[in-house]
Amino acid sequence: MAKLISSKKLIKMCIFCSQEKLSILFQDEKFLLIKDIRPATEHHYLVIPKEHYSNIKYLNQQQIPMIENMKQIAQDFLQTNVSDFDQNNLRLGFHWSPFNTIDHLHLHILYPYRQMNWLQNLIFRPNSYWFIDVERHFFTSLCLITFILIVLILISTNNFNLIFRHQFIIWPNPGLDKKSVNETDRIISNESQKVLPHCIIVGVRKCGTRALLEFLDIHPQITKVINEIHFFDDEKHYNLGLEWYRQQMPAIPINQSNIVIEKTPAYFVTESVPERIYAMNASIKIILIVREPVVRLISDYAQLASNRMKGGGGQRRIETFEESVLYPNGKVNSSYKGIRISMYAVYFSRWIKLFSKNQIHVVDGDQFVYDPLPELKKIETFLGLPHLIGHDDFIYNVTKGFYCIRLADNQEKCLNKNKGRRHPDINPVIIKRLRKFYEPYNKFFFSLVGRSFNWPNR
Ligand SMILES: Nc1ncnc2c1ncn2[C@@H]1O[C@H](COP(=O)(O)OS(=O)(=O)O)[C@@H](OP(=O)(O)O)[C@H]1O
Repeated sequence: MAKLISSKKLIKMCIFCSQEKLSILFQDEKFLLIKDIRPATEHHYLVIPKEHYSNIKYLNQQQIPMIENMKQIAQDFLQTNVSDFDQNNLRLGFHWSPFNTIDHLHLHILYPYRQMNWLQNLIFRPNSYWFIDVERHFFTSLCLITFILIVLILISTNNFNLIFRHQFIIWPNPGLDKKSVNETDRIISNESQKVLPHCIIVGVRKCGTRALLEFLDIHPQITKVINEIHFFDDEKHYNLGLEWYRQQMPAIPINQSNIVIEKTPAYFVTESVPERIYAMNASIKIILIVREPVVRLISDYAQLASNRMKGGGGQRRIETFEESVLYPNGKVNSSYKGIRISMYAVYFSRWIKLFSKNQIHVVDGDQFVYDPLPELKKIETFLGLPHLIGHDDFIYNVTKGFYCIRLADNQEKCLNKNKGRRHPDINPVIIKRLRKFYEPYNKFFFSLVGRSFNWPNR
């Protein structure tokens, strides 16, 4: 007779439960994140719940929020640790029992999946017959039964086990196969739903939009949209319709009044966007974060230069800051995009034509770097939320020169390497010229916002 092993003993034998010999890259109260011991691509990690769940096959509707949490941890980890993270190169999935090597639930993170060879691609192949779209179908029992039947048939076929040792359930990348969605998909389980955002951080690029979103997400009643969706500024996305946009939103609990916040800094400067957002929801809340225009400009330049260097820069030499922002005659080049984006008044006037001033909250991005809490408290008030973000939620990282989020066990979560880049040293004469150039635009902006900022004129 086969020897019966008690479930307690099984858990003791489970290396994910014991956590021995695991080199943990991230953990919170409920989950661990480790590197896969046989990486299929550069970033191949596993998100593992600390509580023992044998595998995805045995989960039910109650575990949807847990799966959503695991997905979010994966996204957050990559956002934080991979510079220029590209959502479209991410694949997430689970082994389907009996093809799992360790019988403790673990979500595979594969990034960039386009780096995988043909065999790995075959093993982790999405949209194959073993594909299950978790968000829309996985938890319907009908689909489960169908899937189990398919798996059973496949097991009985030759060499299946050898070729497909890993069976995957893949989440689709945003933007794919989501053209038409029924209203019935709004409620994705008894407990969670996807809704259009209540608030959008519209910009300004390089003024701290990511840090602002991450810090706001600390609030238990705020849910961030992890990626920049570029719905209103990108025709390709906009043509997919509002239902597509809603599908890009995170699932939130049905019975709680969570505020969903999206951020896409390109919205601020794209002409068609204010009208489009207004058409979606005329009473939506808008957040804008601004920094001293020259600081923003330098940050913008540093990013462009770094991207060009990474891309090899082609045959062309990368223009210096001075060459980019000034004409050879020394005049400010106001057709340079970086220069234009810092002319906040030009763009802001489009927004206030449609939205009332009490719908738009402007954050002082320089103050926010220096001390984020007071700016966050103002936003809590603006959103009508209780003040639940506090000093203890942050740790100042001296090396980075920025505040980071304090996690459980006093660990910190800072933004990734592409935030807080070294800025080039700029000739003070050029800085002075630029500040003078921006002076009238700043004054105009202050008059539109109804407050001034501590930005030097020279
Ligand atoms: N806490 C914290 N950690 C790291 N970085 C912080 C933080 N608060 C503000 N900032 C500033 O945010 C700048 C990047 O702005 P964005 O996130 O808006 O950039 S982007 O437009 O999304 O690319 C980034 O600009 P650079 O310093 O030029 O990289 C930072 O100055």
